[in-house]
Amino acid sequence: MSITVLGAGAFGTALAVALATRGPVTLWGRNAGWGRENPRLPGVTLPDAVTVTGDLPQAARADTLLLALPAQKLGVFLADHAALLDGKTLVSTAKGIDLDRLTGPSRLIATACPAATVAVLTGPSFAADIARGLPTALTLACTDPIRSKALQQALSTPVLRLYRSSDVTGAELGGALKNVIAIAAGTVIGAGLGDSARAAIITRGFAEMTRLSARLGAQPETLAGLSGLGDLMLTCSSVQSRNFRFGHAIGSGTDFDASTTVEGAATARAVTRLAADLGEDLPIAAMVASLAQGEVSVENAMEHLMNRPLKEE
Ligand SMILES: NC(=O)C1=CN([C@@H]2O[C@H](COP(=O)(O)OP(=O)(O)OC[C@H]3O[C@@H](n4cnc5c(N)ncnc54)[C@H](OP(=O)(O)O)[C@@H]3O)[C@@H](O)[C@H]2O)C=CC1
Ligand SMILES: O=C(CO)COP(=O)(O)O
Repeated sequence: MSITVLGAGAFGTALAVALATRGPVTLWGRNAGWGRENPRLPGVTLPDAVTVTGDLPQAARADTLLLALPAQKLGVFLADHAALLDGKTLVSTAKGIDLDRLTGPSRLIATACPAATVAVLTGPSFAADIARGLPTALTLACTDPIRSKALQQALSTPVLRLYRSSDVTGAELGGALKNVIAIAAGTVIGAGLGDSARAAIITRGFAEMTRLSARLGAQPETLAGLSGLGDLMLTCSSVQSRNFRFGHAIGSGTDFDASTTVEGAATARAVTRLAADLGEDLPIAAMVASLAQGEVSVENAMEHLMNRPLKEE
């Protein structure tokens, strides 16, 4: 299997470094002139087995392409390059829901590239940890069982352990929705509301994740796995998370670099629209959408959450 990573951000670079322990990997970036250390993943020198290129037609010759682009950028990228990508095995690592099309990466890919085999690679994993070779477990979701096994073998390393799933919808929704809840958790901690409040947000957030995912066709057990609960725990508890830090900045009223990739902000808005279409009540996601757009103060948002009608758990 020949492998190219498309998207030379922090995660694409980390995956290339990890997979280079198994053999040659191509890493494509639209800006690829930074040498052997990517400023998006500082402190990591690329091994010789990684070839960095800005030549997309050449990079896309591999049979397996890992798409490591932010969710809100994926749709346009696929539309622009569908002819190069169709027919390949396309593995998405994006953790978000497209705000314009209200769909996850797998359907974006299948729509743009109908002859492609679609897979999703997701789960609890910070780019810096993967690049350092720290032990990590991920979910590889694909509906084609033969391709799924082949991908699992090809993308696993002694420190990167992949579990297979056929529930692509559940796997990608877990990764997208946990980012929304991580913003809420960061907000609570940034506002000084305490660890008990964070535990409440995580738990009630997980209830929102499972409710919406079930309505969209996911299996509940997928949400309880690495791609859902596992990634929720990681992202809500670590300052390594950009989503958590974004929420923390909202909660503490401090500045945040607007160029940082924060998938949960747009995804919260997408979720709110999806929930309205489905008649689902997702108060934490709605709060995050409002907070991220500066439509409500942290104090009012929390007061609103706490004063909702009392109900069964
Ligand atoms: N970082 C992490 O720890 C993890 C990230 N992920 C997920 O991976 C995805 C990518 O995140 P990450 O790598 O961290 O993000 P980064 O912000 O580090 O990088 C994003 C990359 O996407 C590139 N890009 C943006 N738009 C386009 C486009 N239209 N065409 C080509 N390239 C484009 C950027 O290029 P340029 O540099 O030129 O701007 C940049 O290299 C996200 O969905 C994220 O949730 C998943 C697991 C862990
Ligand atoms: O998805 C991630 C960890 O699994 C990375 O989270 P952030 O995008 O919040 O940094």
